[in-house]
Amino acid sequence: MSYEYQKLQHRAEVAEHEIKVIEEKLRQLRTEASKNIRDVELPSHTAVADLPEDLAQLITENIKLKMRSAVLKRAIEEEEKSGKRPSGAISKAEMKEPVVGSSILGALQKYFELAIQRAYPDLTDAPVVVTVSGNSKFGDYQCNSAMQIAQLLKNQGLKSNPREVAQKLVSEVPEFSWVRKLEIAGPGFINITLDRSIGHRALSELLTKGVQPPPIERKMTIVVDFPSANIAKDMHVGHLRAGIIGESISRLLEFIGHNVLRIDHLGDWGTQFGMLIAHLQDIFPDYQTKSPPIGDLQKFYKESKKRFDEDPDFKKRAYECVVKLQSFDPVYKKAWELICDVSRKEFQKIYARLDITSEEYGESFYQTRMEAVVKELEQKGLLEEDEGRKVMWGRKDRIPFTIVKSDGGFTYDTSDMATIKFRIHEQKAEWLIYVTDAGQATHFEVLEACAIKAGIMDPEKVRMDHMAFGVVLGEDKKKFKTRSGETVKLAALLDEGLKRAGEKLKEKGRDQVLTPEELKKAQEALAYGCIKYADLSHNRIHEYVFSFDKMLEDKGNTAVYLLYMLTRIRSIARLAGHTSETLKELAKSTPVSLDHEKEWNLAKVLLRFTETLEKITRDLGLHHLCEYLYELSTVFSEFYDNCYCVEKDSKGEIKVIHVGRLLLCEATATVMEKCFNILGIRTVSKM
Ligand SMILES: NC(=[NH2+])NCCC[C@H](N)C(=O)O
Repeated sequence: MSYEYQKLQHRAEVAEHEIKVIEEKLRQLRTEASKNIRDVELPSHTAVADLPEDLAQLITENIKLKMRSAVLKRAIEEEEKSGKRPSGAISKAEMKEPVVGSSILGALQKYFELAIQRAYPDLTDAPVVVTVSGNSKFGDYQCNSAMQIAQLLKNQGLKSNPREVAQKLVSEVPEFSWVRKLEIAGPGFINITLDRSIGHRALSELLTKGVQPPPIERKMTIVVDFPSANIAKDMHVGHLRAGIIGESISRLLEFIGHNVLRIDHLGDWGTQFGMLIAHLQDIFPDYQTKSPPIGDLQKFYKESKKRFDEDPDFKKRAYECVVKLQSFDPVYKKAWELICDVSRKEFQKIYARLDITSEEYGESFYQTRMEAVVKELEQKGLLEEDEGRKVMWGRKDRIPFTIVKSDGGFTYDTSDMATIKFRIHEQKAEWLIYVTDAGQATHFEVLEACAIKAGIMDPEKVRMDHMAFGVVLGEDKKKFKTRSGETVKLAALLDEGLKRAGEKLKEKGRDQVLTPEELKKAQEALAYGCIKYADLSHNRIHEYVFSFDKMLEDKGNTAVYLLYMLTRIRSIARLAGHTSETLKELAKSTPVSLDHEKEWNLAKVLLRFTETLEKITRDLGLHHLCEYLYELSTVFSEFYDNCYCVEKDSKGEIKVIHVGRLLLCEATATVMEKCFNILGIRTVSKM
C-alpha cells in the first residue's frame, strides 16, 4: 500500500492506543470516585457526545482517520483496476519467498490480501488478519480473516459461514513453494505450515552475510530530537530517558537504511542568560582573559537568580545583557559561551559513558530564524494580540503558542516553530521524532497544528511523532529523588550502577576467572546495559520504577540475564573449538539443523527479527525489541536443553560436534548481538 495509506493507518493505530489509555484512566478514576456505589462501566451504547472532551475528540478523529484510510485504499484499488497504476496484485512470478530480511508475516499478509481480493472483489474493507501461531499444533502462522469476512457478508444479507469462506480463501491463495500446507481448523481458522527449507535458506544467508534489515520503500531523512537538556539546569533522569530512547530509535532507523539526523536541541538560549552573564561580570570581572572557575553552575544559577529577584538594578542590567547577547555582541557572546561550556562538559561526560551521540543544534542556533519565522507568521495574519503578547492558535481545544512575549522576547514555542521550519525545508526531513517526557504532549500537538496551519508542514508528506515517555519513579513509587528530596545527579547514579554491577560480578565469582581488564569491560556493559534495558523494556509511555535491585536480577527479562545468555551461547562454540569465522565458513556448505521441533521453533523466532523491527517503525515501541530478545533467549534455552550441540564421553572428551546446531547457536548470538546493538547496549565476549 502507498505511503499515505500507511501513514493514516499508523495514525489511526496511535489514536486507538490513546483511546485505550484514556479509557483505562477513566475507568480508574471512575472506580475511585464511585467506590462501592455502583458499577459505572461505560455502556457500549454511550454516545460520543456523552464522553469527556479528550476522549470524544480522539474517537471522532479516529473514525475520520479510518474513513480517510478506507477511502484512500479504495481509490488506490480503483486506480489499479483502471490500469492507471501498476497493479498491486502480485503476479505469479512475484510469488517468490520473502527475501532474507523481509518479513514472513508481511508476505503472508500480502498473499492473503490478494486471496481475499480474488475471492470477494466486492468487499473493500475485509480485514487481513495473519498472526504467529501460539501453538505449533496449529501451524506456524494463522489467518483468521474468515470469521470476520463471514460476518461482513452476513451484514450485506449474503448467506455464508466462516468455514466456507476459509475454503474459498485457501483455493484463491496462489501456490507458493515456501508454504508446505494450509489447513482449515475449528470455526474457520487457516493454519499455515511453512516449509522448513525457508529456514535453511534464510539462516544460511544470515550466517554468511550477517543480519539484514527489512527492505524499505525509500530512504528518508529523519530528524530525531534528543536528549535536549538545558544549560545551567540539572540534567535529570528525564533527559537520561530521552538519551537512551533517542539513541536506540536512531540506531534502529539507521540500521534499516534511513538518513538519521540525531539532533540535540540544547536549551542554551533565553532570558535567563542575561542574569547569568551579569553575575559572571561581577564575580569574575576578568573572564575575557582568564577562564572563570565556575565549579558549580547550579550554585551560580541560584545566586544570580536571587540577585535578579531582589535587586532591581541587577535585573535591569540582566535585561540589557540579553539584548546584547541576542544581537551577538562578541563580549557577551564570549561570556555566554563560557557558561554553556561548563554544562556542556558535564553533559558530554554522561553521554560518552552511555554511548549517546547527537549533534548540537541548540536553541541559540535559531535566533535569526526565529526573527524570520515571526515575520512570516505575522504576514500570514496568524498572530493574535493577547495582553501584549502575540499568540498563535494551533488547535481551538489547546492553549495557544506564545510567539512573542510582551517584552518582545521569544519563547520555547517560537524556537520550535523556527526549528520545525529548518528541519523540513533546509534539512529536508520527512519524518520528525521528538523524544521528551509525556508532559510536553500538548506542546507538540500545538506545534504540529501550528506548523500545518502556517503551511510549514504538509502532513501528507511529513510524519511527525512525539516519542513521549512517562516519569521515572523511585522504589517508593514517588517521583525519583534523593533521600533528601533533591534531583538525583546522573553521574552519581551511573557510579552507583557501576558499583552494584561490580558487586554482582563478584557475587558470581567472575573476578576469579576474568582478567582485570575483562572485568572492567563486563562491569561497564552490565551497569549501563541494565539501566538502559530497564528503561527500554517498558512501554515508554508508562511511568517506570527505577530499581537497581530489579534491573540486576539475573532471572527474567533483564539485561543481566540476557547478557549472560549471550556469553554462554558464544562459549558453546568456543568449547567445541570454533569461532564465528570458522562457523561462517562452514555455513556455506553445511545446512542449519532444523529437524527437531525445538530447532525449528528457534529458527522461526530468528526469522521474526525483521517483523519486530517493522512493528517498531510503526508505533515506535522499543519494548517490542526487548520482548523479542527475551523470547529468543527463552526458545534458545529450550532448544539447548533438548538438543545436544557437543557430545562428550565419560572422560569429558569431545565425541561428536553437531555443526548444524552450532550454526543455530551462532545465528542466535548474531541476532542477539544485533538487538543489543540497536538497544545501545554493549556486549562482551566474556562475563
Ligand atoms: N524541539 C524540542 N522542543 N525538543 C525538546 C527540548 C526539551 C527541553 N530542552 C526540555 O528539557 O524539556
